Amino acid sequence: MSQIRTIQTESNSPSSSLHSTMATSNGFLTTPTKTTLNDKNSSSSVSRKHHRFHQKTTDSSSSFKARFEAYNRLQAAAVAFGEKLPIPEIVAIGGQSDGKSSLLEALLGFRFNVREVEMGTRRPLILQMVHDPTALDPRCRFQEEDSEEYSTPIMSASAVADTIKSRTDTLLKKTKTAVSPKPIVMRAEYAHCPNLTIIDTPGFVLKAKKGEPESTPEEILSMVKSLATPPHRILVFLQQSSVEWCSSLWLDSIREIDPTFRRTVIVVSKFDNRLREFTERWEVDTYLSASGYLGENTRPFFVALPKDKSTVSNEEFRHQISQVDLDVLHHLQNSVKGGFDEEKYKSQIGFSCLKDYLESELQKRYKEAAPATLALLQQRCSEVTTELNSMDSKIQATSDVAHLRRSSMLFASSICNHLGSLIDGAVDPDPEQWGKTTEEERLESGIGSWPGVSNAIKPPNGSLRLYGGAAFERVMHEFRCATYSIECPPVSREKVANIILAHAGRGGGRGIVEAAAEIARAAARSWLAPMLDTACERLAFVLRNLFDLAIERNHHSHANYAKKIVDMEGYIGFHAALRHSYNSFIQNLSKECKQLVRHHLDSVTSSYSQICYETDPITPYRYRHSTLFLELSQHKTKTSRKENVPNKDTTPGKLVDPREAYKTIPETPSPDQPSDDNFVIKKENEIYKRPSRIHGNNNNLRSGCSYSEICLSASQHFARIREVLIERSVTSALNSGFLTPCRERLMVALGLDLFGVNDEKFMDMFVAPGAIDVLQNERESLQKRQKILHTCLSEFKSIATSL
Ligand SMILES: Nc1nc2c(ncn2[C@@H]2O[C@H](COP(=O)(O)OP(=O)(O)OP(=O)(O)O)[C@@H](O)[C@H]2O)c(=O)[nH]1
Repeated sequence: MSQIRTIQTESNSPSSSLHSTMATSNGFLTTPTKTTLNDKNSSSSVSRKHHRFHQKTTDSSSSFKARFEAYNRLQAAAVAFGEKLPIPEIVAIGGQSDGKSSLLEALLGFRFNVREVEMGTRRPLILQMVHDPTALDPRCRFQEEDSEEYSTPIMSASAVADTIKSRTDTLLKKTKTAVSPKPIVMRAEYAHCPNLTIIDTPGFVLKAKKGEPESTPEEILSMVKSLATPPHRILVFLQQSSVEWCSSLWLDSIREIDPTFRRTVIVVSKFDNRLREFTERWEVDTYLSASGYLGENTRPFFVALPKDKSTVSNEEFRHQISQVDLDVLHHLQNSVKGGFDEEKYKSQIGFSCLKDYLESELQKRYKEAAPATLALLQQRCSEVTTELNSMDSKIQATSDVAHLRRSSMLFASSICNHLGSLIDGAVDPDPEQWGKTTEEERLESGIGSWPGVSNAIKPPNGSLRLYGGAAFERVMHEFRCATYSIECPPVSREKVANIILAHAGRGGGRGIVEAAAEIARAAARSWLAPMLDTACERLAFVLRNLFDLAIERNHHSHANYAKKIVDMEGYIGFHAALRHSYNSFIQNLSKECKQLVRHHLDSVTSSYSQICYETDPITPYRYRHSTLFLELSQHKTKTSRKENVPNKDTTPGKLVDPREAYKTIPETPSPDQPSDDNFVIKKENEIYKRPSRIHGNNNNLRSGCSYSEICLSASQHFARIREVLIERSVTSALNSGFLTPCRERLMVALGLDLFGVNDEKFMDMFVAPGAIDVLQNERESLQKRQKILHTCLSEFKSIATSL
């Protein structure tokens, strides 16, 4: 059984056991900075008792050392690999200027915070002290601000102070605050320091300094509380000796964190400032007992440190520390009448007692924490092993062509299925997040408004976020609205005259009907062709967007249902190739569709086309479709209520009787009427037997073909061409040109692109430059982590056996 346990059985209260442990620790905690103070008093009964134990506990002390080193290594690993392990640590807490930083320096055995102007601690400083007998001069390294790496050692104390100051200044400037919870991490290796991790915190203040935000005191308080809350941390609470416990400003805050002071060590600092007030023994003893303010079992330490701030050597600094300890004791023993109750209080007086206590307390905590640490280590080890195995298979998979072909085909096929579902209508992923309004589609596609249409086209449901098949259908509708919103543009008198006269000149000209038809054809070609192109591009945009959604759906089903779906995560080259192939597929479809619908346009505007002379009524689009394309969005504004609602005024676009439309063209008497009206009319009647939609006008024409009548006729032809084009061919051509191939040809197209290549070319998708190196590096660092964790684990296993 270890010495600590033996002592503990002699004591009832945990706190007094800790103090006894501290007193006994001299025999086995041989930190080189130990003062000779306790050796000098080896005649005391406590020390004699310890001496008897000394032989017996040689083995225990070596196991303490082993435990210490095991934790030390674990701590290094935890810091280096960002492992969150509840390793026992010490947090120094207290009011401003109560001496926290000075205590840290004394523990470290050298002064590192020497500055001309005291700034006060503004960021927590995690000080990892590593006892290294080979480091005769202190080696201080700072952990880089946002990395696990440590800087090269800084040897000079002023450089250490400057680093702390500049890091503090830089961060506070950035955060524009007076304090920051982001710690500075400093690792100090030194032959004269113990193995200890201690966190220095900003001192509590009552009021913000001038120029600092008002909230600074609360910020410091809450930051320190959060640093002190983890139960594996020991709190060292400092309060100056000049302050009475009854008027302590911060004791209640400490009680909030640790109500029974179970893990709190109370330190009365600057004890030298109080000494002169004692003349009688009872005064000292009353003071040292803390007058019961801290409870029966909590007994503070009384510490004084050198106040001389002149630059001295590190050795001299340590000597001064020991000397102050001796002076304090000497004063209490000789300058106070009757001395003081040494049996009761001596073990609490002086820095060296505190230091020994902290070391032994930490040892004790290490020991207590060992089983939990061991369990955690076992868990972390097996986790890291699993990570390493999966990394190994990832690396192996990068060179296994057959495996890669199989999994990438499965992936591509899964993406195609998702694309199909999205086209057929799906609600996953969330349309509100992934869908787009018509306006967003227009803006993001960069295609802009419909060519030749000045009014904004607002299709039903334009404000809803749609994707896939629904968005496709909405664009189709928008396209129809756009085409119906244009009219046959007015044609100049010169143009009309040029056509009619040319026909007349050729002898047996084709008449005004043919002239009007030609004007309408030309107008349809020049106005509808760009709109058809735009429709194809807008539809292609809707389909191109589906790729990300399909990936998301695939990922989602992967995560949600834990199905064996291949994710191909990390294969950036393959993902890029798949996306490129899909985009090219859609691009080609768009190109093909453009050609196809252009062909339809050519056909309806051909001079061989009978369309202009057909009498079959074409059910206007608005009547055929208006009830099918439901308006589902909520209309709030007057304008939106009107958005292409299938009524007489607006739907679709502006479908009006061409004759009415024509009324908008100002009718002026034609000064350029063909001189031989009868010729034209006669010729027309003679040559053209075709039924004409403008027969009703023939009487007018007969009586005189005016410019306005030709325009009217052209406008009728234009409307006819447009309706035939949209209703009979383009709608179905776009549907079958885009959607059918997406359902039926996509997988084959992707397959040919990605897999119909030789192995060497195929593997190009999987050997992105540096990708394997990244995997290898990750593997190496995992291996390192595994090795260190395993070493820690076996160390802790052997420690466990000696507990
Ligand atoms: N007389 C005397 N002065 C001390 C003692 N310990 C520290 N001081 C002085 O008290 C002042 C404040 O000490 P620090 O260690 O900076 O106090 P702190 O708690 O770290 O201060 P903040 O970080 O600002 O909260 C310094 O000028 C020290 O030299 C001591 O034991 N006796």
